[in-house]
Amino acid sequence: MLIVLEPDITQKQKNHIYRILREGGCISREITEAGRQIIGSTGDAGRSPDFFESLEGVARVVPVNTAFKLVSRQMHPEDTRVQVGDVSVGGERIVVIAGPCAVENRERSLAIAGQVRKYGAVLFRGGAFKPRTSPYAFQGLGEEGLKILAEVRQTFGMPVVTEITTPAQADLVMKYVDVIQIGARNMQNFELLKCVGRLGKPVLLKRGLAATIEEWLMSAEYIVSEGNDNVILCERGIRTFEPYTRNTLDLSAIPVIKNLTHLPVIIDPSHATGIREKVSPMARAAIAAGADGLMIEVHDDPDHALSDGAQSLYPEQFSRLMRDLYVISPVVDKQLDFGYLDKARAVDRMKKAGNGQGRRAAFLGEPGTYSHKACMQYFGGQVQPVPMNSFKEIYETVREGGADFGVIPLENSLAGSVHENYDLLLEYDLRIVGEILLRIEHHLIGHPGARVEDIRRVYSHPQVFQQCRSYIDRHQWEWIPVSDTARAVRLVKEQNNPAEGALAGRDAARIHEMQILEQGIEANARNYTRFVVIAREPISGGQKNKSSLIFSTGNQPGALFEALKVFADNGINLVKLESRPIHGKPWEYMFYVDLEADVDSDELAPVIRQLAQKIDYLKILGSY
Ligand SMILES: O=C(O)C(=O)C[C@]1(C(=O)O)C=C[C@@H](O)C=C1
Repeated sequence: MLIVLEPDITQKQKNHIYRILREGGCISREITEAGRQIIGSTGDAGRSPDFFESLEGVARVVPVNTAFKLVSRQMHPEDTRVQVGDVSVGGERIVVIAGPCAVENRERSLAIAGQVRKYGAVLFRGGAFKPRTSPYAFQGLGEEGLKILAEVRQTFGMPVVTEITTPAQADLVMKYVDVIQIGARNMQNFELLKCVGRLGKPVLLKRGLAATIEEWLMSAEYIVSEGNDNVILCERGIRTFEPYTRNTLDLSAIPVIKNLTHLPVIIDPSHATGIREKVSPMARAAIAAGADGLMIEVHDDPDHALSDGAQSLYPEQFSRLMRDLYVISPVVDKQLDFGYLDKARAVDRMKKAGNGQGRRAAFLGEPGTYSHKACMQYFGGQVQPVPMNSFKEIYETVREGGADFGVIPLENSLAGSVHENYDLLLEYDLRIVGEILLRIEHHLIGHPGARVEDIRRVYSHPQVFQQCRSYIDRHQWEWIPVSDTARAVRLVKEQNNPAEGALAGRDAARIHEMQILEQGIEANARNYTRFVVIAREPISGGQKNKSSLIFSTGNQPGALFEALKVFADNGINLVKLESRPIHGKPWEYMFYVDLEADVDSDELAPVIRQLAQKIDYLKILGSY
């Protein structure tokens, strides 16, 4: 049952409600959803909904009609994010857990961890207590294995995941690991579930070999009802009659789970298929189906692995898979961030150096814009997004120290470059420190119940009109440009006229409780915007593969050719070349170049010196 409270409820009125629930044997939690205070309760204390609705300070009561309560989506409509060190499971970024099935020895574990970390895994897995079908098979290294896991965490800054098989191991796993796994065979070991519920550490709960989704969620309920909300569900295949794979991976569980519960869900394609070559296709499909992450077995010598070698990927296969996931993720509104851990650490270091306040990132418009989404996807929850009215204000605020970062769109795959930002990059002395690609899906948004035929006037950002040109050309609408898409939706809402609509993203519609009247109205579904992150200083640490520069040349034949030849002679690949007019010098241009190299590295220093000799002006925007 959900008891939605009045905004002005007093503490005394709240205490009264809690007392009735407690005396009736209910477990209760206070939740804040969309600014409303709600008491979620596992029972009704023998009273009717009308009884609770008649209490002072109660707005309304919503019954929760599933067997599982605390884990149900009704109880908690927003997604839960399980925080594991710097990693947030269930957020905007895909979380990949990788490592061998079992911790075999120190050297091998460190070697595999180094590889999977390099290719983008953010958590390391490895079993120290192995529940094996045969009592004669390798049973794991026990505490020695846990110590190796702790060393991996220390060496690579990766949190570690391992399985617990009995409450007797609780003290040991608490000492050494970050996420406690409950294996498929123990999904209904209720004493173990209660034990990890009390430990408070994040729990990765695998689905049992023959468990229904409801049984699985009831097991999660055991953990949450002990006070531990940090549960990650993991589908790992179920027993069916099909012998071609070890188990049958139930990918349809992902959308079902997403609907039923607020808990994050990840997929283990290694145990599900049991066969190396089937792992990557299933992993790609899992991300496309909306999973929050993956748990993948990787081994550098799988033929000699002490456990489950046949399903372990070689590190190079894992690397290729991660590149595929990087491409797939934006299609389903997520990101695979190769710099996840390094970035988190670098931003964290900055925080300590500052005035003790959290870091802030300026973005265009109000919450719900694409720029806001880019900001959230780039930083996760680590940075507070700060809304701005214009691109210039973003640069100004970052320069003056009002924000540590700015997130700005630079180019769109349908409408081309955002020229204002190219000019501002030249004008302000700021650095590009990162980039992020977002798939942009526009919708026609109107009042609930409005119809497309009723629309006469549409509001949006000018870039969006360009990206939806073919759609809006089919309608006789008046177009009103506004500073950002979320503002467009807000204006339409405030004006309360069903003949008005906005072109914007799903987040803006959700925030303002408006309706999507037509989905996906951009001219081409392959609509991507590239955003860059700007800061006053470069951020240190992590791999940097790309750089941006601005230069100008003299106005003589071959000048641009001579400059570009420096890159060609040194085998450096250019990925973008753009020219912008120099203000006050008609028909003279600045060239903006993106290259696949780190211009701040020692190897690039001589190349930059050669370039400087061929050009009149050079500004290094940054490497990232
Ligand atoms: O108005 C927004 O939502 C923005 O974030 C701005 C903006 C842009 O300026 O290009 C960002 C990305 C999209 O391509 C469309 C609009």
